[in-house]
Amino acid sequence: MTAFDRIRAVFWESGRLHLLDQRRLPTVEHYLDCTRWREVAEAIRDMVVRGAPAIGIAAAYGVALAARERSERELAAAFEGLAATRPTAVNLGWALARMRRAHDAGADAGALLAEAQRIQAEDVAANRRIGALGAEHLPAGRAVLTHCNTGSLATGGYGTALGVVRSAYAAGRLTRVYAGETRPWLQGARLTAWELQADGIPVRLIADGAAASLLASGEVGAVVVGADRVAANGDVANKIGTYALALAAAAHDVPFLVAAPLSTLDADTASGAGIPIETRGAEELLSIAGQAIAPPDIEVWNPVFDVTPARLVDALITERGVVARPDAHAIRRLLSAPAHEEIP
Ligand SMILES: CSC[C@@H](O)[C@@H](O)C(=O)COP(=O)(O)O
Repeated sequence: MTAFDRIRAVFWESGRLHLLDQRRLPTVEHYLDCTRWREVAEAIRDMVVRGAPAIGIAAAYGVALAARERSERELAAAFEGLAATRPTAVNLGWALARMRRAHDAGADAGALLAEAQRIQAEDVAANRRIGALGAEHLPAGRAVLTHCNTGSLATGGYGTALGVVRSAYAAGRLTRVYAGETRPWLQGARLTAWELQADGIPVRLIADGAAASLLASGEVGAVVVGADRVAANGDVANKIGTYALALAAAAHDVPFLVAAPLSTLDADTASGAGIPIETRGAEELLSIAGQAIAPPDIEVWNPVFDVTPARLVDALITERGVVARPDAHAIRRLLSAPAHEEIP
């Protein structure tokens, strides 16, 4: 059994939402059970569940939990409270808008639960397609560098950038994966290294500061990352440090690829300048696992996402096709294509 089959970050069972507590990985595999939407909102805010698609899916289940309370006022509070948990990943607003449309069309608690389950199943299917399409775009017989965690833990299952990695490795196209540790929350070290190791995919962990030297070495054939929001002009918001990787990749002629489902595309935000960038607490920089690593009273700036300009993106891999050098025209075309049509 692969890790993809085994890892379930978000799932519904016996009338409860189960969330794998990602704050405790890789040392402890512990699930939080949610029966109220407020618990789900807290779990998203506190990073029990994280990763753009997984946040959207968890929020959709949160709405389904709220609907069980049979109070329109509570449901309205749930829509508002869940939307306010984290600002950058557009999948959150996308999933909530879909749940609202279902509710407005008359869905009861059971039908809203079914809608949340559909959102999750569709995300897994999109990831599988992204993986298959993206694998063909990786130069064969080389390593890839990735950032943050974009795997089963960050999605409905399988993964976006890690979906590409999984598919490419299965097809024999990949020598190994370099995972940047992803300071300060260490998604690369704690989550990506764990997921890939569990799948038997060769993975080497690097400090974020080692990335430029690695790209200069010539071993890496492509950088593959996910996204929290792709603006209408192709600018990409993703985990802090992504922009630096894109700059270093361009300097060394290494293709920089972004893998994301259509639910991550935001036609309503013209460019990266309009994407809200979350900043988190100083404690994330001041300590690791409870151990102080800086003077406690030092001033801190902790933006947890950055924006990579579209001109640095060599390809955007979606379930509807792979777009080279994405721009406003290409994004419009992707979003307006009929669902079944694939962009060549
Ligand atoms: C498929 S996940 C894509 C992104 O959400 C991922 O790269 C990322 O930046 C996650 O950030 P996080 O702060 O861990 O939620």
